[in-house]
Amino acid sequence: MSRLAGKTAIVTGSTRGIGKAIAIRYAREGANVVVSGTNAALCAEVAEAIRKEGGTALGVPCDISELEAIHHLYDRTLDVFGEINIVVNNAGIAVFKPFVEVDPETVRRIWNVNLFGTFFSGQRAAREMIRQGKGGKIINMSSISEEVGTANLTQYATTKGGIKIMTKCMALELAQYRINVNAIGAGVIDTDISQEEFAKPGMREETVRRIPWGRMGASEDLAGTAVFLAHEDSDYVTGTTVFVDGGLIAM
Ligand SMILES: NC(=O)C1=CN([C@@H]2O[C@H](COP(=O)(O)OP(=O)(O)OC[C@H]3O[C@@H](n4cnc5c(N)ncnc54)[C@H](O)[C@@H]3O)[C@@H](O)[C@H]2O)C=CC1
Ligand SMILES: C[C@H](O)[C@@H]1OC(=O)[C@H](O)[C@@H]1O
Repeated sequence: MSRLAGKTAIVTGSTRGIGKAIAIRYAREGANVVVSGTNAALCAEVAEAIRKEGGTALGVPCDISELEAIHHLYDRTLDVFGEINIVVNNAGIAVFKPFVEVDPETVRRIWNVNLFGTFFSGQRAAREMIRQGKGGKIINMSSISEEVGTANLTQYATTKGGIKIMTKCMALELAQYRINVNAIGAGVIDTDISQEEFAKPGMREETVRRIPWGRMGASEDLAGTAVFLAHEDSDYVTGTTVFVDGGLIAM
């Protein structure tokens, strides 16, 4: 299938986990994909793996919490592919800590990556898409945490609540340019982000027990929704969150 043929997509935080699965799937759907993350070697490695299976990919390291790095990511993408049509603001970090213990530096770091990074990557994406005059797709990675509280994740859930309203405000302003802005609300996905937490006795079993679908999500479970939100099939969908969570939010 090549539902994204002729499109260029930036996926932030795509050296592993959910972002990597989306980058690989986008390339299989024919998009030129920019693989990005803080580790330059991993960016090159994932891009090379995509090229090996016949896709088109470029690795560009970028710490999304740094404005200059964001601009470098977009400049490099434009140099190589000439256009930006799809941006997935996926890069994110989490630290599990009780609200009464978490320190300011940790909170600042999480907010800088998850909120500042999503905000200013989205801003540059919007500016380029407006300049190009062909519309575009911006997809922000959110979570069930934008909707439900989770103990020990206040510092993180706050960012997903912020991304929820950021997505709505952006969608309102950018609809006139035919730029769709949506979020994906991921449930509990089995990636590195929470392995430390799931290593605690009984935690994994207890988490799975609460998920109606009976298992945690895999990164690949997010890819189909990411394709839909990047494709013209979703042209009348904007300002909303699509939950991919095995039914967790329904509880
Ligand atoms: N795994 C889960 O259960 C859920 C994850 N999410 C969200 O999905 C997104 C991806 O998370 P996962 O794949 O699970 O985690 P992960 O830890 O496997 O991947 C995170 C990615 O973000 C990149 N990253 C981290 N800091 C960065 C920075 N400063 N600049 C650029 N890239 C940076 C990492 O290099 C990595 O590629 C995050 O936004 C996370 O909040 C949302 C809901 C559930
Ligand atoms: C980091 C958590 O394990 C993960 O992140 C989320 O957004 C989900 O709520 C999961 O709990």
